[in-house]
Amino acid sequence: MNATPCSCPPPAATRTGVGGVAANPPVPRTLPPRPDLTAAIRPPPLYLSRFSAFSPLHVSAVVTSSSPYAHRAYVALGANLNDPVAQLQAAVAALDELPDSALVRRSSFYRTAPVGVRNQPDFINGVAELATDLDPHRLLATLLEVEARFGRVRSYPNAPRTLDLDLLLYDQAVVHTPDLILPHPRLHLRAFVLVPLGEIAPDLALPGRGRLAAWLPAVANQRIDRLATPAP
Ligand SMILES: Nc1nc2c(c(=O)[nH]1)N=C(CO)CN2
Repeated sequence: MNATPCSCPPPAATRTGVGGVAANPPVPRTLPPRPDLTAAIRPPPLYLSRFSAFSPLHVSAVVTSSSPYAHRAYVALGANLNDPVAQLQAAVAALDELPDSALVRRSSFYRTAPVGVRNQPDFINGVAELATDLDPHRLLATLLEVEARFGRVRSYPNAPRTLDLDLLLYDQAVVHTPDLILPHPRLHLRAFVLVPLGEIAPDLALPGRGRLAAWLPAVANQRIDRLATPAP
């Protein structure tokens, strides 16, 4: 059979750059998500135009976030004592007051079946996204101070509580220290974390564990109901 003339480009593996320059080295296919960046493809700026034969299109990334704080952290909120909805509303307000930090968004609140020790009241859960300049350990210490202000008494593991604040993620950091593990070691196993987190960050990648959305089917048997309660 005769080969049909084709004006299409050669396959990627053999393609060369414009002007016969060898192809660029392969670009990694996946990069950590940066919700504060948007990418645009446009003609190169003037200062790059002398390279335009090599780079006919210019990819630029623009910081769109208005937050002055450099890092993104996700915090889980939970309570099942003393009017838990009011506890969570007050806790969200407290997170908005943290030093060197700003509350970026928070999820709906959810009524959830207790996981672990089952013989206790349902929990109210939610997740907040913070922009922060606190390092992960300082942020954790600050969250523990807020818990203490809300009267949390650590009686036994998984005991009912007025307020629980768990640091889930800090950028894409992986941390293993005696007092802090990131990402939170059980976040991918708990509907009461995954569902609200997925609500505010549906495309989130969990360091070392792939896309958040991929973990949702495995927790579909855990009872969780979104509340209509308006958040503060
Ligand atoms: N539904 C639900 N279950 C829990 C929760 C929680 O916040 N929600 N927190 C726990 C200890 O961190 C243990 N079990």
